[in-house]
Amino acid sequence: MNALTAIQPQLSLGDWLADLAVDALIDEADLSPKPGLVDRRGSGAHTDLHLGLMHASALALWPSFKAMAEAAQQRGEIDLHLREEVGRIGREGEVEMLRVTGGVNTHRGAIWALGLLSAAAALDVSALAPAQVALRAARLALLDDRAAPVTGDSHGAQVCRLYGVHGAREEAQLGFPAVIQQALPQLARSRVAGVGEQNARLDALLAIMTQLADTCVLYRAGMAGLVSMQSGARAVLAAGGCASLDGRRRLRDLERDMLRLRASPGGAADLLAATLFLDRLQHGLPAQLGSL
Ligand SMILES: CC(C)(COP(=O)(O)OP(=O)(O)OC[C@H]1O[C@@H](n2cnc3c(N)ncnc32)[C@H](O)[C@@H]1O)[C@@H](O)C(=O)NCCC(=O)NCCS
Ligand SMILES: Nc1ncnc2c1ncn2[C@@H]1O[C@H](COP(=O)(O)OP(=O)(O)OP(=O)(O)O)[C@@H](O)[C@H]1O
Repeated sequence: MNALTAIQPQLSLGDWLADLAVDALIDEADLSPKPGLVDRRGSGAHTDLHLGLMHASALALWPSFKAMAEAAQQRGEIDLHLREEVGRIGREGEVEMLRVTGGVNTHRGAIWALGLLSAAAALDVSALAPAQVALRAARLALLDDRAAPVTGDSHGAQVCRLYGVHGAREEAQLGFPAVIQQALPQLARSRVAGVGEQNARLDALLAIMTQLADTCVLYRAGMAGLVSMQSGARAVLAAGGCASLDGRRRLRDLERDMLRLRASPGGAADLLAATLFLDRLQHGLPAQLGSL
C-alpha cells in the first residue's frame, strides 16, 4: 500500500458498472473507420455530431448508469417497481444528455440498451455471462413502464410502423439477438484469427449491420438504405473482414454508399457498445469487488 491507494475511495458495484458502460461508449465512438458514423476521422453522415460531443455525452451519463445499477442491486429482483425506477432514471439521463449536447440526440438508444444491461448485471453478479445478463435485461424490458410517454411520433416508432420492423425496444425485449447471436461470436472469431482488436471490433459492428433493422438508417434512407447497409456489411465480412485488403475495399464502398444516402447506423453503433460492455463483464468482478 502507498499514499495513493491508502486514500483511494472504495469502488462500489454501481461505480464499476457505470465505468464499464461509459468506457464502452467511448470505445465505440473512437473506433475507426466506421461507415457513416462519428469516429476519430470525422462526423460521418452527421452534421450535428462530432467526437468531442460523443465523449462529453458519454461521460455525462455515468451517474445515470450508476443509479440504474444501484436501483437494481437494492431491489434485487425483476419487477414493475424496478422497471419504472430504471425508466425514470433513463428519462432523466436523456434530459441530462440533451442539456450537455445542446439538444442533440447523441445516445438515446444507448441509454436504453446500456441502462437495461447495467441494471441486469447488478441484479446477479454470480451470473455475468452475456446471455444471462441479456436475458435479465429482456425480462426487465418486457415489463410495461406505466410512466413512459407514448412515443408514437419518435423517428423509431414512425419507421417501425411504416416498414413493420422491430426497433430498439423489441431488440431489448428479445434479449439483444444482434449482440448475442451476431456481434459477440464475430468478435471472438476475429480475435482468434489474430486480426487485432480494432479490426475485430469493426467486424463485430459489421456483423450487427448484416441483420439489424436499424431505424436510424430507415428514417433517413428508407428500405433501399437499409438493404444497402446490410448487403454492404455482408460483402465486407465475406471478403475476409476489415483486416483483409479486399475487405477494406468493400468497407470503403460501404462508407461511400452510406454517405451518399446520408445514412448512419446509429442503432448498430449502440449495440456495438452493448457488445463491448458484455464482453468486459464476462471476465467477472474486479478484485476490489470480489467479496460481493
Ligand atoms: C426504446 C427507446 C430507445 C425509444 O425507441 P423508439 O422506438 O421510440 O425510437 P427512437 O427513434 O426514439 O430511438 C431509437 C434509438 O435506438 C437505436 N436503434 C435504432 N434501431 C435499433 C434497433 N433495431 N435495435 C436497437 N437499437 C436501435 C438508435 O440509436 C436510435 O437512436 C427509448 O428511448 C424509450 O422509449 N425510452 C422510454 C423511457 C425509458 O424507459 N428510458 C430508459 C430506460 S433504460
Ligand atoms: N459513433 C456514433 N456516430 C453516430 N451515431 C451514433 C454513434 N454511436 C451511437 N450513435 C447513435 O445514433 C443515434 C443518432 O442517430 P440520428 O442522428 O439518426 O438520430 P436522430 O437525431 O433521432 O435523427 P436525425 O438526426 O436523422 O434527425 C443516437 O441516438 C446514438 O445512439
